[in-house]
Amino acid sequence: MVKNIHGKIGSPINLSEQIFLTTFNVTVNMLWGGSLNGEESNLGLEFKDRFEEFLRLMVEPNVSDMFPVIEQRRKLGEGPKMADSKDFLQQLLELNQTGDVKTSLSMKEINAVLLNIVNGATDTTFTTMEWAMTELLRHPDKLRRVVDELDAIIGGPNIVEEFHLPRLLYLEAVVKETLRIHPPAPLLMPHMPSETIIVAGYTIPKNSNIFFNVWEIQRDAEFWEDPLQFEPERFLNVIEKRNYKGNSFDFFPFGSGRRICVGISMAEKIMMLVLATLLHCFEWELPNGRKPDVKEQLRLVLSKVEPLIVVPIARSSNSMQYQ
Ligand code: HEM
Repeated sequence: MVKNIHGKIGSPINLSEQIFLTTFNVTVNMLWGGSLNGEESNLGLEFKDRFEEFLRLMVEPNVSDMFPVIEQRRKLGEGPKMADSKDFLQQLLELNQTGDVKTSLSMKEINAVLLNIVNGATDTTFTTMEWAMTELLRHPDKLRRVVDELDAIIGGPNIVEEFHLPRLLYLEAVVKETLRIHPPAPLLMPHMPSETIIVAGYTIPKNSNIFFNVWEIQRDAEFWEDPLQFEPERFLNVIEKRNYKGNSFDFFPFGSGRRICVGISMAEKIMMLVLATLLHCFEWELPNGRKPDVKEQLRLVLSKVEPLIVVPIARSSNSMQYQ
């Protein structure tokens, strides 16, 4: 990502696409290894377009059509077993061949699981980073505070590494504030009680569809002072109380309880690493000095209507930092 952006210093780039490709690569790398670079990266963007189209048409896609690796691996699995490197895809394919009705998975189910994870992991994480960059570019004082923190903790010529992340407290507050104002899943996922229950005096009939409007709750003036203001400082002294565990019902962008998001720690790390890298390596200028807008649209996730177009400027004269 850094090398790619560095090649375009001084010209407007679509930062949304760059962040999307990075998130997409991390996700598919976790599932079956490999990532898309250079011209291949168009496949990632094509996946994004196709998935958006799928949401519009609600037809059944076959992920194998987009990722031939799934079919290739399945065929490989029919021959001798792959001894080393069992990644997530390999584990699923082995479940396809157990022959045990209770534990085996059909290829259709494997495709569905992979599509769910690629999309659930990529879109949410990418959208949050796009919103965080948008809010920081709209609030230069907050942006300066993040950059000062990065300079103090990482240091000019160094690259951002995972061990730096727990010390980037202001950046963590920025990510939380972004998830408060722009939760990617504003209604979480629908839940359904298996029995009729009474909650706070309200009867919830068995099998009803329940949505939690976390978008509204996280903007409620009863819990938040100046709720529409982007104010990361509000998280600084309450980092433990306002965490992602879903035990505080004024802030739960990842859900709560048994079905809480399983990807929290991965999402947290990717978002912190990518944002820290983008802001440590580059300064960002707005074409024509125009502030990015905050118009939202709800598809599967709550995303920006307009992509984020910005001009990168190198912060370091050490070209090794961009390799
Ligand atoms: C900013 C990033 C993310 C946000 C805001 C987010 C949010 C959510 C939410 C709201 C739910 C439903 C929880 C509920 O209704 O109780 C969920 C479920 C889920 N998420 Fe995430 N997610 C993110 C990133 C990820 C990542 C990176 C992965 C993959 C590694 C992932 C995998 C999943 C899965 C598999 C479920 C279903 C869990 C279940 O039903 O038991 N998510 N997520």
